[in-house]
Amino acid sequence: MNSADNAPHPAHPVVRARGLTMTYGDVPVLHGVDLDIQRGEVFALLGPNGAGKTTTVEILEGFRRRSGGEVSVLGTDPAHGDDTWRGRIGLVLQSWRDHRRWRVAELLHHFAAYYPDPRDPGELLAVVGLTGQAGRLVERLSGGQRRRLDVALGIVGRPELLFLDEPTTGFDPQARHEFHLLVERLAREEGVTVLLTTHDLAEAERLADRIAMLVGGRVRAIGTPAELARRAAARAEVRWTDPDGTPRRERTADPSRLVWELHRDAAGPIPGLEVRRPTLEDTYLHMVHAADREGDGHAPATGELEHGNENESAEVRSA
Ligand SMILES: Nc1ncnc2c1ncn2[C@@H]1O[C@H](COP(=O)(O)OP(=O)(O)OP(=O)(O)O)[C@@H](O)[C@H]1O
Repeated sequence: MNSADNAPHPAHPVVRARGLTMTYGDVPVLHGVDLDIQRGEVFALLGPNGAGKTTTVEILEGFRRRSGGEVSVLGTDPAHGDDTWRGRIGLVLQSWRDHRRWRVAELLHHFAAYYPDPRDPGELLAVVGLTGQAGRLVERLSGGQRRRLDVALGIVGRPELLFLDEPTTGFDPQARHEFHLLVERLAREEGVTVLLTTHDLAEAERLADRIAMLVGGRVRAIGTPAELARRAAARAEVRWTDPDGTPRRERTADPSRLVWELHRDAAGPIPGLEVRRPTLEDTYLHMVHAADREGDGHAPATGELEHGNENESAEVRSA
């Protein structure tokens, strides 16, 4: 089969997993993961240490054999991906591939030669902000500059699908911002599909069209950042300070009404008044804590989590 035969139909997901399981020795770490990632989508896999993110991504990349389930990436089972299939995928891995004695531009030209239609290495250096380091030895780059070079190497072959495993670790805020613009451009203008793993909730919220929260080898929630933020804590939190100086806070589904009542009762300005909408971090922490309690036999069922659990987030008016 040539690559055209393997090309995903627009209606077919670029990545599809059904009932994906993985066991290391006799220790199960993935318990039936289902994923669909569409063409041009930026998809983030979030989860605490040891959740199974890297294992999932390595299976999708074809680096690791799964124990069970069905997986299709760009129309091919990654366990049987050939060189043509691999050429359509870009990888930015957590671990630095060792090319310390190469110069930056040389290394990029070297990698470009492996692909039929590579990006121009000079332009790519400009895109990742390494033009000034083109002649420098890789071993003389800073950590963040090496990471930028990793990104350049990941996209030099114009991949259709780009795997980014914790890509901005070690980036300063400016480099992170530029990297986010680059990922957005790749997805929006070139239709590149991106699967990103990150511990940075702000990064996931900023970049991802959809997020899957993987906890303990299970997808606990999946949706847009806004959907997920609403899911675990559908109620807003209103904070204010009482006339005697006591800080107060209340969770409510109707913050506007509560604020109106407070104003009515106070007949004047409310000191310290703040309305806080639930954030992605609220959802994330909720999922992780629920999974921890599940270990103790106290957690709600997964379906309950996926549809939100009002009781978990409801708080009574506290003094
Ligand atoms: N090669 C391996 N052999 C045995 N167990 C492994 C192996 N690789 C990972 N594990 C275990 O599988 C589980 C999932 O690990 P994985 O690296 O996929 O998690 P992760 O979500 O990527 O974590 P992190 O955020 O720390 O990178 C962990 O309990 C880990 O100890």
